[in-house]
Amino acid sequence: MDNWGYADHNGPKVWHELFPLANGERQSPIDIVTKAAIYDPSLPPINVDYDPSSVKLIMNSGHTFTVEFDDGEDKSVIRGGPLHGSYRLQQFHFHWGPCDDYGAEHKVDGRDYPAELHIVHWNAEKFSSFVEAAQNPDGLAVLGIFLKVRNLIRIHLLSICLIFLLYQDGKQSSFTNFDPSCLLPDCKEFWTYPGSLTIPPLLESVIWILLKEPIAVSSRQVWTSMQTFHSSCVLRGKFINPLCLFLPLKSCNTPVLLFL
Ligand SMILES: CC#CCOc1ccc(CNS(N)(=O)=O)cc1
Ligand SMILES: [Zn+2]
Repeated sequence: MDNWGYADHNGPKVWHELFPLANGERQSPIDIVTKAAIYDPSLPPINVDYDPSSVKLIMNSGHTFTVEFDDGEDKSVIRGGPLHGSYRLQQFHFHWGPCDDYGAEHKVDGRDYPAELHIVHWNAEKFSSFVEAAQNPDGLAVLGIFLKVRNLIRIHLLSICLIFLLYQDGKQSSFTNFDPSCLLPDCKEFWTYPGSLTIPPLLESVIWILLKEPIAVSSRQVWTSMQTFHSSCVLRGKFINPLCLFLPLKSCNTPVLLFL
């Protein structure tokens, strides 16, 4: 059944009715209590090695937009930190809310971030597919990055893809030459814990690696990376007017005006 959502009738509070794992032992997301975190000096740094040519498409998955990668070979992988061996990049997606006061899935010391990027990988050294890996406690590794808004400019990629969802009545669009490591902060310090997918089927197969430093972008970075994104994402022949990408920062109690 795939009509789960985030409304009162089909949201996280009732997911347990159809997905009993919602009441499992290692469910995500969690609130990271920083004072309870234990430093482990034996953990090596996180190392991502992504091949920009492995990106395939951007799609509207119904609950978010997802950028998918060719995971038929070890073209783009993550290693290090709590991981044993390399995990293969499969996709990335974002979680965001109706405004800039909340929207991320994990919290830090009770603090909400407006959005969260998830870069999803699977253990291709031990398993033969993402679906098989997702059935095992060490099958998946998700790199989580918190997003914060700076000044009056919301993170550009959310705006571009939100507009993509509005324009694209189909389900996907071709997408080439994109390296998601450009979305990572300079500091790769992290928290890690064994958890689950944060959406149904809620499988308890994720090694979470959450970067401590959130990302935010200046308007200069927006324009630079927007040109890269624009050149690789044509929406049915429509190019988005760059000016409409800047969504005014709003608190939750005022409507957001989208200039298309
Ligand atoms: C097995 C399965 C399945 C359905 O596909 C996905 C793929 C990725 C994810 C990752 N979700 S999250 N928010 O935990 O990174 C969830 C479901
Ligand atoms: Zn996610």
